[in-house]
Amino acid sequence: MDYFNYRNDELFAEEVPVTQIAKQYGTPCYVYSRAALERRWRAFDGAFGDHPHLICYAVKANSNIALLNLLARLGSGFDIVSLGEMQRAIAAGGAPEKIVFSGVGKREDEIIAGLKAGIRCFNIEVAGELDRIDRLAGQLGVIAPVSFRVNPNVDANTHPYISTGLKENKFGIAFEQALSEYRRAAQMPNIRIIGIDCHIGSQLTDNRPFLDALDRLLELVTALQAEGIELHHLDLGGGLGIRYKDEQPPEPADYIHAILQRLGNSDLEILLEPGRAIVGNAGILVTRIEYLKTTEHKNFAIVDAAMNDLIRPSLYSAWQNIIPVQTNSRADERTWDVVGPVCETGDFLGKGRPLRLCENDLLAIRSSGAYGFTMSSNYNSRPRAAEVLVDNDAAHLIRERESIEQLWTGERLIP
Ligand SMILES: Cc1ncc(COP(=O)(O)O)c(C=O)c1O
Ligand SMILES: N[C@@H](CCCC[NH3+])C(=O)O
Repeated sequence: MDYFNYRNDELFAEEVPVTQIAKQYGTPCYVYSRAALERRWRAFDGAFGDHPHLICYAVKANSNIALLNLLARLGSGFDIVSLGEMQRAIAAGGAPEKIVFSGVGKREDEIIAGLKAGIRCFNIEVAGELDRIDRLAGQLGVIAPVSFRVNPNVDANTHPYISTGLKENKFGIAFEQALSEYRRAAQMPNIRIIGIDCHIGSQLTDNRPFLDALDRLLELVTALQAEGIELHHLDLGGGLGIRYKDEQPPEPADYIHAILQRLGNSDLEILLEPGRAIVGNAGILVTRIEYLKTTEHKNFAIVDAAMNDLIRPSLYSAWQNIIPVQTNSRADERTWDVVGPVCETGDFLGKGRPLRLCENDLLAIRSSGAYGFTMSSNYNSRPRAAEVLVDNDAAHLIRERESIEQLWTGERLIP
């Protein structure tokens, strides 16, 4: 069996039989490592020692039910942003009392489902949401546990599309409004205030913005205490970055120690909502080269994965490492744009990559475990890729490649 050795990768250290997986399940195909996933989750959980905490993995990063199930078995909580994510987390064995519900646009049916399931907390992001939750909880005869997602107005220093904690962003309750919303909530018959929350952005590579946000939240905690409103938890959201190229984000342990230090002797329970930092480097996207096209101006490696499978390069100009699976190529090195078959000039997975390539070779696009499959689409009527989980020597198919028929079932002709 042809093994692909990832030993140089800090997180994907296992030997993964990529060639065999590609043959068996076809390409493009996402491949994840159970060991890497669990190692990262434990790095977060373990760093808290005996300080009360809950790691609520952000389901949006990768919502495959087998992965959620592995995390649920470790005792993970889940951060969800839709009813679909709630159903996935619960179907995967996630405990409702460990689910926090974020998101700026929660619909009535989503709130009702969350209340009926008995989730841990609604992270409220809009004043109107508080009134809606109070009313719906009253109708159901339950008390809704809530926290406010406060927008602390700190610069996360990340890509503008994934920065969420500035006052011009749509997320959270403005810092200046937070106290009055807490006061309003404290008067409501069907609301129980339990926490405070923020999430300032994604792919942060420095502790500083997190600590600035924490300071602002702690200011509010103190102000609330003075008014007799006691909080049980503080949720600092997700956002810790990973290494795609040469970034050097803090390790979870350093990040958490910095948080605990800043907390001093407060016994507030700390919740975190990491997504990318748990699963990002636990996955690769495997693709096959269909054609090599060399022109006077450019060399294109046309592969069978495309922007519909992995949109990060097209959407954020994100750089992800692309490496050949077989390392014994005799081809000359050239500079390649690695592109997909989709009819968009923006359909690329990497540009200007020096590689030795032959048609039919397999390539691995690294760091694809987060926001890879979950952001994929059927654009150009392309079926979604298969997902495979490697657990020691065994490769388990955890989601079949979509069939062409599945792409149009549900559409109806008008008689
Ligand atoms: C509310 C919330 N929590 C958690 C996350 C997870 O972020 P990340 O994958 O960067 O850890 C996100 C996405 O940015 C989010 O919007
Ligand atoms: N999807 C983004 C991150 C957004 C996080 C969602 N709040 C990415 O791939 O980097």
